[in-house]
Amino acid sequence: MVVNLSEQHSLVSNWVSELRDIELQTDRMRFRRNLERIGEAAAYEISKVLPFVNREVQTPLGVAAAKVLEHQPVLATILRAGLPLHQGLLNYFDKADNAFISAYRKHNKDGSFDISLDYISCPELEDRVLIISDPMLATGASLVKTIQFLKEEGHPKEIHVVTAVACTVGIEYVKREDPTVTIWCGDIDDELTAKGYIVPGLGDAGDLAFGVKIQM
Ligand SMILES: O=P(O)(O)OC[C@H]1O[C@H](OP(=O)(O)OP(=O)(O)O)[C@H](O)[C@@H]1O
Ligand SMILES: O=c1cc[nH]c(=O)[nH]1
Ligand SMILES: [Mg+2]
Repeated sequence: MVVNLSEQHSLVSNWVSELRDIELQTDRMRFRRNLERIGEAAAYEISKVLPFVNREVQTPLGVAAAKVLEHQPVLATILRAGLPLHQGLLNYFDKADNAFISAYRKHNKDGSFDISLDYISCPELEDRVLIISDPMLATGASLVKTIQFLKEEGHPKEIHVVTAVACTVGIEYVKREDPTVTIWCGDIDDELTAKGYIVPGLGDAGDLAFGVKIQM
């Protein structure tokens, strides 16, 4: 299932439009904060489809019937652009366990690239809700490799993916890899450049959040 969070004219479309705006992009703090806000809104939306249990809460004046989240999810993110989006999810799922994955494009001489996974830190995943965040879902190669790796580490009960901008090609690739994944995106674009950048997209999310990196 794919949920486009901009479809309902929510504040998410406002924040995505700011992320895309070349003039506002000079303000790195706003760029990171907008990613974080999208993470927060996505956490709120995802919470609506997670199981809750009934509890009684003692207040100073009596006992209130309450519904509380049954289990905290595992929040996984792909370095480095995923960090602000991840922080937004963690602001709301504040007791979650966390996983960090570094995935990057390793370019071959013929212009093609493979995704290399280096640093990985992962909690127990067995039978847990897994939410993977990365602001850009372009070809889908980084995300599919990450999903494949995490599934080798354990068997999550369900997988959610949170992105700011997703390309239709990447969405289809993830759906082919695992049709049970739910993708929550800030917006969806249809085009990809030959180098795998989303058009109109927003540019390089990692560079815009943290500065241009030298090519390794
Ligand atoms: O769908 P794909 O074609 O795999 O592209 C998307 C990936 O590209 C970006 O990361 P990038 O490699 O630029 O690293 P960065 O976060 O360090 O900037 C983005 O954050 C995704 O991880
Ligand atoms: O458009 C894109 C594609 C991959 N990574 C980005 O940061 N932006
Ligand atoms: Mg980048």
